[in-house]
Amino acid sequence: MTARTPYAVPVPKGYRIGPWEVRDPLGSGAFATVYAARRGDGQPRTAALKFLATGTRTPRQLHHLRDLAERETELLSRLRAPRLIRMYETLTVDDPDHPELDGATVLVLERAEGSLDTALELDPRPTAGPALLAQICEGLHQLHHAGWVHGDLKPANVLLMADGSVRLADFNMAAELEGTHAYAPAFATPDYTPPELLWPEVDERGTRIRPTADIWAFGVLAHVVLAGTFPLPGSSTQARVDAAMRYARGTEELRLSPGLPEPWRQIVTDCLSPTHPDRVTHDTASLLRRVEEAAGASRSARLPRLRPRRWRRPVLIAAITALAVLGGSTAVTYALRDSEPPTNTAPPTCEKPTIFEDEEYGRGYTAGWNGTWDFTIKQGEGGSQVREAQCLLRHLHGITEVGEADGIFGPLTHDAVVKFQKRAGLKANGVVGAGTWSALRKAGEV
Ligand SMILES: Nc1ncnc2c1ncn2[C@@H]1O[C@H](COP(=O)(O)OP(=O)(O)OP(=O)(O)O)[C@@H](O)[C@H]1O
Repeated sequence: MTARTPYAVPVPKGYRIGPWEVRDPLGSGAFATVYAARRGDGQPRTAALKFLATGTRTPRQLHHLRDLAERETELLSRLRAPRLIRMYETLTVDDPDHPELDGATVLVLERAEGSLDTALELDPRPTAGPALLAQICEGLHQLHHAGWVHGDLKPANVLLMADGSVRLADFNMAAELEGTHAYAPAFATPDYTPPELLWPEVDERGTRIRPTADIWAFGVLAHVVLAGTFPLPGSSTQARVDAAMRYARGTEELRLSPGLPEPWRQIVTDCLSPTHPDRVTHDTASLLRRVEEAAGASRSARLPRLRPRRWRRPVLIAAITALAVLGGSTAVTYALRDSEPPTNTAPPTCEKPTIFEDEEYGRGYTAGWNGTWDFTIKQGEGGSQVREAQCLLRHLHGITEVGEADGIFGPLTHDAVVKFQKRAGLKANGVVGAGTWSALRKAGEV
């Protein structure tokens, strides 16, 4: 008899798949288990391997699990956006000696330090809630803008990276819009489910969901992050679901926690409008503007890199700390420090990029907005990677034509990138990929 494990897909440590070697589990959901992994071919690169359950029990289960796996791989292979977890490749286990794993789909993902649900259990709770919410909203906007609905937004599906930035993850309930709505297997988590989907109309293609379902979930999540409680009353999920139904019928009022800070009360109230037609005016574009303003526009996406080589390897707390720094508490970074002093204590700014040590790429400049060395960005995109590139162009390389570091990759940024690429002897196509990032970060004495 096999021992029961808390993992949906148990995989032994040291298991090899493609060039990857499985290390410790990072987390598990209902349908998958995610493991740390390193390349077994001597390359230093690390990743997170998400093993999706194979569902060998019944044909119906098999069909359902395949559908979930296809949704996630489809979205991740088609969408690349700064606030969505990045997928490097997919693999299939070919191992008849391990029948429980044979045929499993494995997603090779960029590795996060942890997820928001774990962070929310910390005591004291992270002070960087508003900055987190601004990034989560940015991720949601990137998703909706690309024509997808997440369908399962909740703290466990918000990942925190080592540099403190946020990525949305777990897209097995995601659905691509067909006009005004999409078809999802179900809206997964009752506490984050809008009233209209608690008893939805389901046809042979699944549940009809709209982007406003994610807006509701964002409202719940904002309340949980900022006030520490669910917005609807009840000590059990069922009680809160009943309260949501009464609220939608108009027999119960929404009473937000007094602990919810003032600028957020209206935002949460709007996200929690009881019906889809009430909620539809609050799309992610308008929501993002309001959330960034409430979070403090200049700070919302400001993410100092926390990985100078001589520091103790940060775990989840580092990601939280990075965000706490955004809230103004720079002293807290010292809690992470080894006995040795860090190479650089001054936090980087847009105007004054500083040198940091990246585990994989070595020394390079950062302006504190984003730590990527290879995330491709081009005209039409936005986010913290764009801001990082703009700051480096303007303040490290003196290309003032880039304009303000506003995080929007418009024609000015494009032309500034082309100018930089020509100067650096690179292919001058205006696209910032690995080569351009490296040249942007490796300036002067680095
Ligand atoms: N790229 C990653 N890096 C580090 N940890 C991760 C990563 N992806 C997921 N995890 C961890 O694994 C957990 C489970 O992952 P995920 O939510 O994708 O699984 P799931 O089975 O699809 O979940 P659900 O039950 O919500 O459908 C996450 O909550 C998170 O803690």
